[in-house]
Amino acid sequence: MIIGTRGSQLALAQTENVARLLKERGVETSIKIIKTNGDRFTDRPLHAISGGVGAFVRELDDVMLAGDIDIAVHSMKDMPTVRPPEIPTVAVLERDTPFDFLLTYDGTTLEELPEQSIIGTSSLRRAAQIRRYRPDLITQELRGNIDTRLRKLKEGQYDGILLAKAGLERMGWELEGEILPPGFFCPSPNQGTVAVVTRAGTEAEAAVSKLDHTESRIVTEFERILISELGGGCTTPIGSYAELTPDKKEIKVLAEVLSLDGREVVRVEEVIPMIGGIEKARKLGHRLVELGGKRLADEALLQISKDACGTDNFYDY
Ligand SMILES: NCc1[nH]cc(CCC(=O)O)c1CC(=O)O
Repeated sequence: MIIGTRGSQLALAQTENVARLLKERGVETSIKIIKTNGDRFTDRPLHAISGGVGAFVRELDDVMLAGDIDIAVHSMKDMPTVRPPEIPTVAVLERDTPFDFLLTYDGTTLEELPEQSIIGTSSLRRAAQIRRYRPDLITQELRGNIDTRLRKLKEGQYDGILLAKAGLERMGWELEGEILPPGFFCPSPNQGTVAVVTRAGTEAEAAVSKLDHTESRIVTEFERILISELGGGCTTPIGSYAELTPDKKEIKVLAEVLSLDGREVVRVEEVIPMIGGIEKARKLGHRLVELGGKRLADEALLQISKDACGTDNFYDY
């Protein structure tokens, strides 16, 4: 069976992990690198590439529908909500650390960073959350793959950078830094989780389904439900996070929408029983809209399209 992947270091690490998990279950695979348009035109802003957010995933879908690959591995947070019905998400892997991570040039913590320190991030959500927490810091766009971003920090272009902890874990890089707690830095929906897709009704589907991790599937589903009425997608500052309580009878959910400058925040937070939980999560998502979350997301979207660049949250993979 052939696993298709993008060629970035992180995408390859994620794919090699899936190949290993399948091999442990007696399934041999080979890896095929697909050069996507998204990878080809890294100098262009995201919206200039056909498909925008989700472009990388869609390109791999096309290759799969053409029959050239049997399995594809994605960072789940980059997958568009609407998926081709022929390509189900057969496995949601056990979640890695879902939180954001602050790496600073000299190990300084967020609390200790002097005023006017420059923080690099390509995520509008992270930028808004940092501005809310420390309005005295300066956020600057930071593009490039995870390796490029670390190089830019080392070169001293930034005092600190923000990224997903999971990306570093998957690369096997143990770096000193600070995990940002979800209460202040609510992560992107499905952050830290890898999903595996195949065509429906294939041998690959049967093999990959053994890798599905029920708890991770549940929490990622809740995170999507919470923000499903907002629109705007992952280019606007939206966070959503869910975790099961230790007895697994309840689920703690948290979602927020921010203005780009971080001054306005709309947020919902609740512990809901698993029984009837989906319906409750939908209602909570509706409340997020009523509280003004949709207005904030729409306003952010308008601002972004006025601004020719600095919109993408997508090359940082
Ligand atoms: N935005 C791009 C992206 N997609 C997935 C990851 C990291 C791994 C993950 O969250 O699954 C990243 C990089 C980042 O946000 O720092």
